[in-house]
Amino acid sequence: MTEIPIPQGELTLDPKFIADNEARTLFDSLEQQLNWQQARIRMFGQMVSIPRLQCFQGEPGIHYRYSGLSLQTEPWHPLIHALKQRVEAAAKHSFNSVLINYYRGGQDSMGWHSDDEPELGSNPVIASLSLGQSRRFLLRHRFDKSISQQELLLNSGSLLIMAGQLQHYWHHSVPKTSKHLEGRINLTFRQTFTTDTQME
Ligand SMILES: O=C(O)CCC(=O)C(=O)O
Ligand SMILES: [Fe+2]
Repeated sequence: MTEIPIPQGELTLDPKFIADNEARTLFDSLEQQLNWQQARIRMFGQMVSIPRLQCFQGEPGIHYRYSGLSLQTEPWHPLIHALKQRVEAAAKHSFNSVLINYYRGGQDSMGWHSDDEPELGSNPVIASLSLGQSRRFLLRHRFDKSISQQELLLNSGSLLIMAGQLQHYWHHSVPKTSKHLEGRINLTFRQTFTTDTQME
């Protein structure tokens, strides 16, 4: 694990959390076996399909809402559950859910956002595991334009941990590219508090 110094946030990266050959096998199994959905969200008053496929797994009864979309957990796939335990040991943090994104090629992407939904709590620890095609991961400060944009290349098998105040102060994205790219699966493990547990 190496710490990536960034003002007002914590970022740590283990570029070789999972070995290449295991990462490739995992990619192939998950690509074939997960229940991929292309969600539709409301944007500027219109319903649009998001440019990637998704799947949300975790303990039962967890909801995750963003952009008018409400995702309900599906049960853990055994491979995902095993990964969760390894990621928990590395992050020294426990997770009850995972948002899984499948970028089929260079045209699939994730726009600028921060993972700051109330159900994630105030300084969430989010562990992001990447499999398959390397993609650029950009970070841009939300308020101070004099702080330069940060860029990481997330390779297959890498584990990036976002923590501290990062989601308050930074947006992140996975940009599109016109280059021909292979598929990439990214898993962001999260501790999601449903409305019920938040009130406890
Ligand atoms: O695919 C990635 O590396 C980022 C995913 C992400 O930001 C998210 O799931 O919130
Ligand atoms: Fe995110």
